[in-house]
Amino acid sequence: MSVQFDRIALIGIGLIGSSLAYDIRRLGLAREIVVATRSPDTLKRAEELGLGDRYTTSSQDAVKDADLVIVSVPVGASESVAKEISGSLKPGAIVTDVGSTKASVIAQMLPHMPADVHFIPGHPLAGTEKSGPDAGFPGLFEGRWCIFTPVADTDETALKRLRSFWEALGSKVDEMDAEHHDKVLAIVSHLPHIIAYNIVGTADDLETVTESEVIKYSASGFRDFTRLAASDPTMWRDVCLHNRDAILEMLARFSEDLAYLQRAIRWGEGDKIFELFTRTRAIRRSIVQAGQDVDAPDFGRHALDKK
Ligand SMILES: NC(=O)C1=CN([C@@H]2O[C@H](COP(=O)(O)OP(=O)(O)OC[C@H]3O[C@@H](n4cnc5c(N)ncnc54)[C@H](O)[C@@H]3O)[C@@H](O)[C@H]2O)C=CC1
Ligand SMILES: O=C(O)C(=O)Cc1ccc(O)cc1
Repeated sequence: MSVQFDRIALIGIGLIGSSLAYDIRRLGLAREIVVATRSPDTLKRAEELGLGDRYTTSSQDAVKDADLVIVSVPVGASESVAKEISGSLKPGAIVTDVGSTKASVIAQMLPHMPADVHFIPGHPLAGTEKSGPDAGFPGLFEGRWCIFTPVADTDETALKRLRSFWEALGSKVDEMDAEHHDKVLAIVSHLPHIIAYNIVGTADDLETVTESEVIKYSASGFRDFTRLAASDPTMWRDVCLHNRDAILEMLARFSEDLAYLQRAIRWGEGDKIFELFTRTRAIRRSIVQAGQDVDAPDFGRHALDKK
């Protein structure tokens, strides 16, 4: 793989930033990697892990002369980062992000982007419940989708360059508008996390079930929920607050469907219960038949493939 960018600035060096750093280095995609993050402790850890070539707590310094800037911070921090870097960006630079919500990130960042830089919002559908620079690993993006949600009049050459970058990481790239992205992700990613946080919270609140029993007898279904519910609280608080409308819409539909199931259970309507469970089982079977690895954290593909 040849060098695609002279200097790449990584703003935020948690799970996603550090995974990008490993792959950029491994694949030789940049001549120089500059790592920036707010917290000196995190920066020190990134340096110990050897994630970059230069390290700074100043995003402004990091983006100077960078051809590609990748912002990997909780979505609620997007505006403050955009404000910080806007005066120091190199003309012609590509600025992208990896945030799990897109309309809000665009609203926060676009107004601060100078006219001579190419701002292309993005979202890799790849991750885990872990966070921080120690959580990253090479190959995270291999075989995963990365969704771009370009704004009006995006330069085609810049778009192609960013697409080649993600393809070099092994990702498949798709494009859609930000509102559509936020709706799809609300159902395939945000709602499952909210449900997981909620069910684990409910189990924790149960007075009749001691904590040790929850741990001792937890079946694999409950354990799957605890993995999601162990995800980073800052990141997921921000997702909830910054994809509010789509999440509330999906939660309303979910609650209606849950009430239907609750009623069927109350009235012993086995046929209704059976019909629902048969329909949902077929969905998983069709994912498996399509050759997709359903056990990997790869929640997005099915819904997106149907688009
Ligand atoms: N965790 C996951 O599985 C995935 C996360 N994302 C998105 O990627 C972004 C980053 O997530 P992770 O890497 O998982 O989070 P993380 O918590 O592991 O890392 C976040 C990083 O941002 C830094 N940071 C926070 N506020 C900052 C600020 N104002 N200025 C500079 N640095 C700041 C933190 O010090 C840390 O280095 C989020 O927007 C998230 O929605 C996207 C796909 C998957
Ligand atoms: O760990 C999991 O199962 C995930 O769902 C990871 C994840 C979290 C947030 C994203 O925006 C994309 C991927």
